[in-house]
Amino acid sequence: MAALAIAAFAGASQVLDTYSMNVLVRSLLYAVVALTVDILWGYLGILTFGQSTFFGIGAYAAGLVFMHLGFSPGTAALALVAGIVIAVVVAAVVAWLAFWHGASELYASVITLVLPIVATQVIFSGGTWTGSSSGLSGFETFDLSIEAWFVLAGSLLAVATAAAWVVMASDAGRLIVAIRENEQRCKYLGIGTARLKSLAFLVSAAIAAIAGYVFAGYAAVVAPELVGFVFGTELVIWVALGGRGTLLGPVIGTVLVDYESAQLSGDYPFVWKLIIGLVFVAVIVALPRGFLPILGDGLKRLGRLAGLGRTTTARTATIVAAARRTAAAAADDSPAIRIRGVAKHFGSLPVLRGIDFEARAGELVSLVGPNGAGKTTLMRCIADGSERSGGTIEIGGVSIGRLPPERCVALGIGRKFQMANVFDSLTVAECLQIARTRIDRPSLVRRSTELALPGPAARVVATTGLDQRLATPARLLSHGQKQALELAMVLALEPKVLLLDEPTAGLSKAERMLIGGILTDLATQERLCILLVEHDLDFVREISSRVVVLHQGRLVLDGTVEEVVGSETVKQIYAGAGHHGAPAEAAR
Ligand SMILES: Nc1ncnc2c1ncn2[C@@H]1O[C@H](COP(=O)(O)OP(=O)(O)OP(=O)(O)O)[C@@H](O)[C@H]1O
Repeated sequence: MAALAIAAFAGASQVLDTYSMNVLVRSLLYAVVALTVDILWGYLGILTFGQSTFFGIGAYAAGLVFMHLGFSPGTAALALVAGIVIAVVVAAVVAWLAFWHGASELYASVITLVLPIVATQVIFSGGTWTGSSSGLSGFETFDLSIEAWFVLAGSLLAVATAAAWVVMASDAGRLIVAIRENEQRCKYLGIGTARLKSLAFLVSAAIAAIAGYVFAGYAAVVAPELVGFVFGTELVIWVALGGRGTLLGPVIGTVLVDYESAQLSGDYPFVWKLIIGLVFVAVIVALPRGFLPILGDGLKRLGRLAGLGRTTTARTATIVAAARRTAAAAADDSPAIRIRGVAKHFGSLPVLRGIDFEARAGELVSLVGPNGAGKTTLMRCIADGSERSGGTIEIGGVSIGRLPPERCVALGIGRKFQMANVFDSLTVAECLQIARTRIDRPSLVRRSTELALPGPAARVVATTGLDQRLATPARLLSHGQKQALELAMVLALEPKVLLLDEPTAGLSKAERMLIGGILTDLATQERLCILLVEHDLDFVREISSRVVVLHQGRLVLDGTVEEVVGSETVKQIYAGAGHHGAPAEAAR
């Protein structure tokens, strides 16, 4: 398709007039930058206003080098490399600020909004060297005909769009959608989302810089507007108009709007901005998803009316057994998890104090206690090294230190959340494939049709009937099936220590029994160490090998089910808390 598009551009260059081609070269290069905005915003959820700056960096690299060092094949190569390197370095700084552990989604938008303002000021303060507010012009550049520039710009756009298309249709594209939809779940599946978002940001910056370099070579003029915040915002508007998250929409939207703007500014010099503004407002109000999705829906409807409905079956993956990995230190009898003096406080409020306990492979330890005892907080401290205020936690003898969740997963922790936490828009098979990302590296160019699952995950999928629903979007599953899917996703990580926060909440009796059977098998047969927060004490009694009782942030009892159920302390705690379903009641 890219080759066809390039051939079409070559054909068009023979029939279009010079004026149209002049305008279209600029529009096509702007569309390349809009494509990068679409990937960052439409696919990854990073609303960026700063792509203009990377375009401007590429353009100014060419302008400055050609102006001050003259034009030659050597300086042309130098300018291209310099533009890309500077854009990538600036993007790396922005990405570090925007995506570091703990940064909110708003950071990226605010920082990319500030970036063009800072870049414009830098150009203004460059004096005659940067041309200040007038920019640089009159430098020698490539001696190409307008037809050649048109085909070059069109080819760049065709290649960039095709590459984006291939990536978005690959395993990596599915991962990008998962990060946008549920970044927290991705992190707890061991996926370094900040690193991946930074990588996408750097690649987008480099592509924008290349487009800027070609623009400067063609126009032989660079101006501060190219790096500015107005252009950065226009790119976002063009993407919204075309239909973000559609690749072709933003490309077509940018070319149409920029080309039409050029026409209107010639025909109606005093009111053209008003006309464009009104069209923007009308489209955003009437078509919030942009042009292309509406056009696509209309074409599908027409196709159905004409009896051309497609009868393709949804592509689904086949489950295969994951290659067995040699279990490190399998013979070692050291605790799977060791917790020493763990404390957590929120401001001056202590929530956990001096928690000490250990659990070994094959144990199923239930954490019980009244509401607010600190059970979920303890789970959080185990799964994220930055959560606790004091103490140490070791997994398989290795301290988690201050590691973020994705690095804790690499040490062998798998966490299932209280509310089923899956990727609603992805199918069951895709959710499980995302869960395997850390182990089975996703391809950048193809979509895998195999779903490699380790034995425990495959058994959960089979016993809960999820294997019959692999092509079903997760949002259409029942509550119980979602819980089972999340459990299978966590097991797909091949963890050593499994953290489960109320896995039976909201499940029917039959579903509870099913999950209970699965968990005991996982502990006894697969030798997993399972820590379970649970309120249903009948369930706890049936499946646990040990029970740990938390009360007001302290560990008050650690013993067998019988010891805990018969304990006076526990009866008093629950009687005091007025907790429904206390061990005392359960013991009766
Ligand atoms: N982000 C927070 N800021 C302030 N206090 C918090 C925060 N998160 C939890 N807490 C407090 O910490 C205490 C322990 O909460 P936690 O959720 O760990 O209890 P729990 O034992 O899991 O309770 P439940 O059984 O109701 O889930 C509670 O008093 C809660 O209000």
